[in-house]
Amino acid sequence: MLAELDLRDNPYAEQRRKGFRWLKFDAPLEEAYLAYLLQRYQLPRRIGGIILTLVLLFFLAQDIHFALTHYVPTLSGALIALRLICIAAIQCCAWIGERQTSPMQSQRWIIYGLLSLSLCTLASTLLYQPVLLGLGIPVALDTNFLLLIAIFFPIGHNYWNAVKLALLVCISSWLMLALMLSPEAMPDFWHLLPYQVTALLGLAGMRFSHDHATRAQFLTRGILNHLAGTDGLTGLLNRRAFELRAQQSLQQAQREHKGTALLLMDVDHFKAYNDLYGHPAGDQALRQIGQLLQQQLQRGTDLAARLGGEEFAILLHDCSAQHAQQVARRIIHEAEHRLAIPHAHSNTASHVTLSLGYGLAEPGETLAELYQRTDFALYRAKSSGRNRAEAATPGSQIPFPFSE
Ligand SMILES: Nc1nc2c(ncn2[C@@H]2O[C@H](COP(=O)(O)OP(=O)(O)OP(=O)(O)O)[C@@H](O)[C@H]2O)c(=O)[nH]1
Repeated sequence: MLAELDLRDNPYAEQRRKGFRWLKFDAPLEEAYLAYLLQRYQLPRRIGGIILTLVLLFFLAQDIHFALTHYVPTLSGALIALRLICIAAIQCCAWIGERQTSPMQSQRWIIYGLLSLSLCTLASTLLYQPVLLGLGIPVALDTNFLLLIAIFFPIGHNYWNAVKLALLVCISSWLMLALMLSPEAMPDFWHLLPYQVTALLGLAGMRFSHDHATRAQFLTRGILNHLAGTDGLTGLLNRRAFELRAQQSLQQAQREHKGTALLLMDVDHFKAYNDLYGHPAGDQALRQIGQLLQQQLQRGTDLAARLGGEEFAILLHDCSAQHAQQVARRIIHEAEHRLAIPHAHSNTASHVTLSLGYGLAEPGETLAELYQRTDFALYRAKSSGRNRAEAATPGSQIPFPFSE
């Protein structure tokens, strides 16, 4: 169903077409996916963090109880210190991670938090091992299971980082135990190892299928959002998406003291064109004009939209008055001479032409105010003969209902 719709220039559709067998998207989309994960799993991540802290506090209480009953000066002090360091490190990483603006950085702090948890757990397992052996308890590897669950828990970090960390934790703990265990304890160790490997593979597999499903869902959402904001005929933004994005772009430009230009265009004598050549030919002409406008965008932040019927708009970010004028004149020229769509019933020219109004935002001006001024310029272009571009002058407005 989605494949039948127009999905030109849609990175989500392109990625879906290419696939993501190794759970990796192309660079800009991967970053957007991480940001989505971090936002979507914010609540589970916080709950996971609280549970983890409670578990560590429980272990801390156990260590204090152990210290009170079988006080071993070096061991008890070291264990309690390790628990405290681990709780502090996790809280610290969570605090810094939450404050990062980039999803890549935020994700890094999740990994640092899990790494400190892994190191402290590994160190405490090693410290406990001689005591447990002394008490006749065989090799204890159960904390590794808990660690693996924490690492693979979907807390918004990249799958492959989770796999690397899990392998690092498992292999280093196995190696250390294999080196420090006495020969009598080795059979127990070999007996427990397959359980660990099975847990590692099982959790990695589950997380893989979860991540795969989340990625597929992310792409579908992206495609649907794109379609909701796209004009079906031309592939440009529709009015709603344009208003939303133009608003954000204007505010950003004003914060950065950069210029923003709005260009409004209307096809001349389009009713006569439809009447003469038919509606499908009219649609084709609108598509060609849409392409022409799209080609005028030089930066990723520039926007082109079909506002409705035969009305189009362009928003140029970080733009000077001179550049806006150049683009406006080029559009008028290219519409008539490059597209050169014959229009035998036009009173203006032998080909389809456009009328255009353009305006540069003034300091503190809202999008609605800029739109009104520019629309007045377009009105002047129409009333003074069509097939021309008129610049909006400051303060020139006609009453026009335009919602912000
Ligand atoms: N083919 C086609 N025509 C459309 C579409 N949307 C609106 N129109 C037509 O665009 C025409 C607009 O006509 P008018 O608003 O009278 O404007 P005009 O004939 O271009 O006259 P001026 O703007 O004054 O030059 C109408 O005939 C609409 O039917 C569309 O999606 N496809």
